[in-house]
Amino acid sequence: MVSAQPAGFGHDTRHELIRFENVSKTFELSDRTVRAVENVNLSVARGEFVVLVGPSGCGKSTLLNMAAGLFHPTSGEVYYNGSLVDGYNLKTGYMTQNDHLLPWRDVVGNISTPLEIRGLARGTREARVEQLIDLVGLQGFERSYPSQLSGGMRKRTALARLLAYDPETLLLDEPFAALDAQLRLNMQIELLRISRSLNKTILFVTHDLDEAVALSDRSVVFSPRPGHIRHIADTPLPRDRNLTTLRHDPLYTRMTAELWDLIMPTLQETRGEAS
Ligand SMILES: Nc1ncnc2c1ncn2[C@@H]1O[C@H](COP(=O)(O)OP(=O)(O)OP(=O)(O)O)[C@@H](O)[C@H]1O
Repeated sequence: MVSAQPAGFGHDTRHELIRFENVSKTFELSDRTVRAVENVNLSVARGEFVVLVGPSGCGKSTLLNMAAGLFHPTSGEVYYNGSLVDGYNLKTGYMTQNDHLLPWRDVVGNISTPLEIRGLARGTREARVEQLIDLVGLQGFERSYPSQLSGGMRKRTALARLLAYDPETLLLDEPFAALDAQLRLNMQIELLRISRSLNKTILFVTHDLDEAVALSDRSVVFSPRPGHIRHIADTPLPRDRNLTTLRHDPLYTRMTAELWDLIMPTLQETRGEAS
């Protein structure tokens, strides 16, 4: 049974790393005002994998942008490790659906870009890039250019480049949405393995409820815009989980179905809004 909790910080906040406190965000456009999110209270623990789901336009990316310090709340506050986020949050790394690889640089060149920007010595850089290539399983493709890579390999390269910054927290906005089912599963397996081995904290946006259940410790379900938290659901699966056999696990199928039941009304409301 999904333990669906009402809006609130959602869990024990002792190991809290990120805190959204009464966060609302409004965009003033020339012809209208868009209320993106409203009164969001959410606490994310260090090392936790939290997935944000909800109808299109409910403000999920806006929340990631606020955690990264790229946008600031119109009211309320975002805290990171106890400090107010009021500039770029350099403890976070952001990856979107578009991998933004540099087409003129090969895999090594792309992954080493952040290390060059940081001014690391060549030897240190090369050793670090080699480690990252091993970590994401790109051995043998070091000298390939983005146009010569499969979609999955491009994602691996982008993930390795993100990890080169060594961010404490990964903000991942539908990173695997463009991949076919098999590649997506492979990337999910890699991401879980990497996030556990490096103890990363992850805020992950997806529209795919199977993906939400497979990856998350908790899933946060948002209402239609202005997005506010409808439910926070704990994933009743062990953290050490086998994604290839998960589909046969009754806990997984039940949680996916229950998440559907939580999100269906929000999709109907969005359809109502559109008609
Ligand atoms: N920089 C911006 N300027 C103006 N409006 C914005 C900006 N960023 C987001 N919005 C608006 O805020 C609302 C929430 O957008 P956001 O991208 O956060 O939603 P989302 O839940 O991530 O959507 P999707 O699932 O479709 O990616 C939308 O109406 C969007 O048009």
